[in-house]
Amino acid sequence: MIAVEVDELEKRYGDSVALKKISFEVNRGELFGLIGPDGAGKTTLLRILATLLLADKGRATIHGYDTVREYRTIRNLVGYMPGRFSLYQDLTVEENLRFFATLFGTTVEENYGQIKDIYDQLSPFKRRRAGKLSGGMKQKLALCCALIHKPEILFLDEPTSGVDAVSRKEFWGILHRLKRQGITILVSTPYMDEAMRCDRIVLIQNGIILSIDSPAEILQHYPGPLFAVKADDIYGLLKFARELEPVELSHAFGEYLHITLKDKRAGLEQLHVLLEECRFPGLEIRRINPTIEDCFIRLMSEPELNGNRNG
Ligand SMILES: Nc1ncnc2c1ncn2[C@@H]1O[C@H](COP(=O)(O)OP(=O)(O)OP(=O)(O)O)[C@@H](O)[C@H]1O
Repeated sequence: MIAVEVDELEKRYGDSVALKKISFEVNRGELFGLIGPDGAGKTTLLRILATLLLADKGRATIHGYDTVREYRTIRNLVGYMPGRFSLYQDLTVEENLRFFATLFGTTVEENYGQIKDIYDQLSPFKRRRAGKLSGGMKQKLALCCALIHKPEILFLDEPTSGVDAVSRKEFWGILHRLKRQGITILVSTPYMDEAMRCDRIVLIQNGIILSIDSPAEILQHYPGPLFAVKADDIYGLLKFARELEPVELSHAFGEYLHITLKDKRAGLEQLHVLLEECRFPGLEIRRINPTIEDCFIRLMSEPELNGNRNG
């Protein structure tokens, strides 16, 4: 059963194109990730699905309801947690929650079961103003507010941005528990490592979908061996590698370069021969498994790579 259907959605802001003919489906009960850097179009897409913004072209449905014509029905089905802190900073934790419950014509008491697990951690601070909470606590309160009317679908816009690593991990634990309760979750993130926690993901860049699949499938489709290379002069090495004809892609990844060769049969030995010519001190080369970030960078470079191949 389909929870969300997006069909050739397009959105512009003046001359700037935010979404270019985006199409995909999310199944009911799925934990689905929108993965892309800042400006990719994630917020625009989620706001259209949450019925808060109109697309220029195309259509979207939530449980079969049209986001334009049937927005009222959708608003009761959906819980939306915007990217920027959406709560009332001067209201307490408790007051924020009551306010959001009232908006949906319900009470905290009526739906307490829905948020109990998360709210238990917040209850010692229930009289604290939302503006005085830590990042992780604000995020949990915002999630409680998005859940208080018992939505069947959650749209979460970059819920882990600006949150420490421990709270991020804990937050993903909460999302998995909500998924087990049958809630469909559409979550956006610029953190590529979080992609691995989703059932399926779309990789999105400049309003275009680069790939849609499970993270495991996306990793599996990475073509050819990938190498991690390091040297004392990493920038010199990057410049050198990029000028080598047999090198297909070379990009900086932390203190390493990640390199692929045009010849997919070539292994470590061939790369050693190529790079050792320049005698970079501290040279280290090893074969590695690609991450989602490697897949993303590769997919982004594909038009250029195909151009080179054709040329
Ligand atoms: N109100 C607006 N007016 C003009 N341009 C906008 C507006 N909102 C978004 N954009 C532009 O549309 C594109 C997509 O933005 P969007 O906010 O949807 O991306 P995002 O992936 O959510 O990134 P971010 O994390 O930075 O919000 C960007 O180029 C952005 O600058």
